[in-house]
Amino acid sequence: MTATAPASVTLSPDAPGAAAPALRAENLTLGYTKVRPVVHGVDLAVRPGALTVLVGANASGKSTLLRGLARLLPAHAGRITLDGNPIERIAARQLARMIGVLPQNPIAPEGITAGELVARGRYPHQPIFRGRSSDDDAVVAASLAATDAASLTERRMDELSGGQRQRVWIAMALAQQPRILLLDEPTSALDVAHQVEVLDVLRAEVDRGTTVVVVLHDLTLAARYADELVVLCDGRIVAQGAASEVLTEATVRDAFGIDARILTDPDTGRPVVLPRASSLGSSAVVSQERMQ
Ligand SMILES: Nc1ncnc2c1ncn2[C@@H]1O[C@H](COP(=O)(O)OP(=O)(O)OP(=O)(O)O)[C@@H](O)[C@H]1O
Repeated sequence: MTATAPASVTLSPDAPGAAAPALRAENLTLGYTKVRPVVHGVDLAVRPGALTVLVGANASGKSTLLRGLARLLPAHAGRITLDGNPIERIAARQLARMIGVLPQNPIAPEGITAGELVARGRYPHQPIFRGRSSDDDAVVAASLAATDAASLTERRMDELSGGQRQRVWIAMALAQQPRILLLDEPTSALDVAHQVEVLDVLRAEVDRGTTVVVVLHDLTLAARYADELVVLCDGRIVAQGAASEVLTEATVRDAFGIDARILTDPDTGRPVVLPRASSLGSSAVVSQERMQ
């Protein structure tokens, strides 16, 4: 990727209701130093208007790939495009209306309240020198309600529990109303009821036409919600497709170093992963840890 951005490009309409733009990674190599790439030559055409779940063992490169897709990390090689346009050529403000990203461990400004934080999600939609409109306030309130965080509006972020904080951050991402939402382990701190609630909210976003890419560790929840499941191992995509095709015992063993029984949920037909015995010691997972 070139360091300096040439003239910015104009994309298709980014109003809610417009088709989500096509996000694509081609031969993408990413890393934090030039000498040790973390993501190696990945090709990924994110399905517009679908829910894609990225899974993989610790350090397999999920967050790095997500950061690359969000333009938070420059590519060492290859490229990322939105509707065919190189992502680095898109103006920052327009990109913020197109792509919303929730990193794994976001840091809130000191003393900020939950309501103030979620309102920041509206910045890309606000004309310069104009404050919040009543529409913005309505979106903020609806986003907080969607993640069961309305009662936290006046509370300071640094006084909330980990799960409460996470729900507020998800509300902020929703309030941004991007066409593509990238979320890194948004349910990691949530109790099971809130995990399902948040994933239902993401499903509803997809039903409205938003493209969602989410990193999850719970393979059964991933299988239940994914339209497309992508398995990463050592910075490469090793399986991709419908959960019922991708989540085989062999894939789970190779990618996660675990012997698991794969059952089928009789209600949904989706796979249910029952971990049995860890086979760490000879697995790909250990080879990753040795690379640290
Ligand atoms: N800021 C950074 N600087 C240097 N190396 C990093 C940085 N962030 C991640 N890495 C390294 O990149 C590799 C992939 O990390 P990444 O966070 O993408 O994995 P992950 O699949 O998201 O893992 P997890 O499931 O543990 O969150 C790891 O070896 C990690 O140590």
